[in-house]
Amino acid sequence: MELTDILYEKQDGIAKLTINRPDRLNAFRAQTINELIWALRDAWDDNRVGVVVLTGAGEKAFCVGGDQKEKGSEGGYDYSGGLGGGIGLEVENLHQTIRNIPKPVIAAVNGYAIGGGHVLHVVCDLTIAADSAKFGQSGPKVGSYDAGYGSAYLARIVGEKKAREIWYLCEQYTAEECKEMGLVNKIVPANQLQAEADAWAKKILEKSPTAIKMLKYSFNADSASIQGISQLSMASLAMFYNTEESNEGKNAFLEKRAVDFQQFRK
Ligand SMILES: CC(C)(COP(=O)(O)OP(=O)(O)OC[C@H]1O[C@@H](n2cnc3c(N)ncnc32)[C@H](O)[C@@H]1OP(=O)(O)O)[C@@H](O)C(=O)NCCC(=O)NCCSC(=O)CCC(=O)c1ccccc1C(=O)O
Repeated sequence: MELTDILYEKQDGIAKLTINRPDRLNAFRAQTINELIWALRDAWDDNRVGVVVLTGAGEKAFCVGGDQKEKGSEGGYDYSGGLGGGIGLEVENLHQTIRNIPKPVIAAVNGYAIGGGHVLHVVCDLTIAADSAKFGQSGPKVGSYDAGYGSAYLARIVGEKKAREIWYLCEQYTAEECKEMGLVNKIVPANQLQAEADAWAKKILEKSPTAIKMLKYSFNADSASIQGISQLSMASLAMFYNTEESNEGKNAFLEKRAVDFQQFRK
């Protein structure tokens, strides 16, 4: 596959996927998601690979979710294929691939992890963050949501009350705050992030691959029912994206103006 939106390299048992759209703060579009799924499947298929590291290009962002500039006039992302579940993005498939690949996926969060970009690190097995990283959900500000892994699995990690706060208020949290919530495993200075992710990967590579695989499957089993919630969430999102309410959120962001959701509270 010709890669335009991500960088993909494999070295010493580590597959590194870098979302490479820094001019859009590594926001993803349909092509980005498809490339991530392709690279994960390649890493899955390659028996020399034992660990995957997911990160973002540049110093500012890990990923800030769906590319709002790629949304069409009818709300959904600018891709009409059926695999995207109606929203135009195979996000649900991406989440499931991160969970199903029988090798740990480490998120190396180098900056903003916002919206769908935040959900990406949430579904990864481990998160290592730069001390400068910022985390948060933003869907309700821009007429969107991820009510699958983004809410239900997040709540398992940080607890119901905190997960509700994160989604209802859409504020940003520091790496330190996220570590206290159990959402981040380790914080390092930004210039040591990739080396630290590699060091964690190397420690995992010293372990029994079968034991690691079975443990990942076991951890997954307990939250597997969230896949069904995720399907419902994405299917409902496809319908929501076609509403004036959702479009108001997207348009306000793109026009850099205050959003007016009050008109929809009738
Ligand atoms: C990330 C910010 C907080 C950064 O703020 P700041 O440092 O002030 O920089 P800005 O000047 O705002 O941004 C710089 C530059 O980048 C552009 N940009 C930023 N975010 C996006 C984006 N998501 N898409 C496209 N472009 C983006 C911005 O316009 C600027 O460019 P200019 O040319 O200078 O104008 C802040 O930028 C921010 O809040 N961004 C929006 C983040 C966002 O709302 N993301 C989508 C959230 S949707 C969601 O959370 C739930 C849905 C979900 O998870 C999901 C599920 C299934 C499919 C898709 C999604 C999804 O994520 O959409």
